[in-house]
Amino acid sequence: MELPEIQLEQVTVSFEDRPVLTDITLTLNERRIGIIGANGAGKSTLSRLLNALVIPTTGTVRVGGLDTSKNAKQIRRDVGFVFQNPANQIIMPLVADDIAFGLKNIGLSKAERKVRVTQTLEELNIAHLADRESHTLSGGEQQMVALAAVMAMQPRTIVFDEPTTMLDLRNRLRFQREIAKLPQRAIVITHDLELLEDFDRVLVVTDGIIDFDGQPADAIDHYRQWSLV
Ligand SMILES: Nc1ncnc2c1ncn2[C@@H]1O[C@H](COP(=O)(O)OP(=O)(O)OP(=O)(O)O)[C@@H](O)[C@H]1O
Repeated sequence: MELPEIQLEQVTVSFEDRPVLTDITLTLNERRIGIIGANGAGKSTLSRLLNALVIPTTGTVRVGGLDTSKNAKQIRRDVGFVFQNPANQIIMPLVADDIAFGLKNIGLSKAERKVRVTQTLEELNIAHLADRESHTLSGGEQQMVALAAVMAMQPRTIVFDEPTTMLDLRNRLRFQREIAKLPQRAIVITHDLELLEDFDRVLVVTDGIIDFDGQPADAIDHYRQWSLV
C-alpha cells in the first residue's frame, strides 16, 4: 500500500490566542509513528491536524499533497481517527450497523457492506458483538468497535488517540498485534510506552514543540529523563 506523505510546515495552533503548538515543521513517511509526551503538551492537537479536525492558525498541513484547510472531506476519507473516548464515535444503536454506517456514505452496496463488516469484526476477534446494542458494551468493547468502524473504511492512515486506556491485557495485546499487522500507516498517541517498541519513529511533544524525534528506545529514554526533573 502506497502511503501518502504528511507534511507540516511552520504550523502554529492557538486557542483563544494561547499557542498550543508552536512553529512545527515535520515530514512523516513512516508506517508506525508514536507520539508521546506529558499531559497537555499538545499531542491530541497535533494528531487532529492530520485529518483536518484542527486547522493550523498559521502554517500548512498537507496529506498526500492536499492542504487540510482546503480539502478536509477528501482527507478525512484517507486519514481515519480513533478517538480516546469511543462513546463519542459510536453512532448507530447496533454494532454491525455502526460499522456499516461509514461504508454506506462512501457508496458500498448492501452486500459489500455486509462482507466488509463481517470481515473486520472477525479480524478483530469481536464477531460475537455484531448484534449487540452499542450502549450496552463495556468500555473496552466500545473501544474495539470504534476501531473496527475506522478499519472497515480502509483509510491509508489511522490515527489512534490513547487506544489502549480501556483495554484489558488480552485486548491490549490483541490491539498491539493488530497494529503490527495493519497494511496502513498507524500514528499512535499513547502513555503506554511499551506499545511503541517496534515502531519506526517516535515524536516527543513538550510544551507545544517536538522536543525529540527518533527511534522508540531513544525517544522513550528522552521522555523518561524529562519526566524525572
Ligand atoms: N478546543 C480547545 N480550546 C481551548 N484549549 C484547547 C482546546 N483543545 C486543546 N486545548 C488546550 O491545548 C493544550 C494541549 O491539549 P492536547 O489535548 O493537545 O494535549 P495532550 O498532549 O493530548 O494531553 P493529554 O495527554 O492530557 O491528553 C491543553 O492545554 C488544552 O487544554
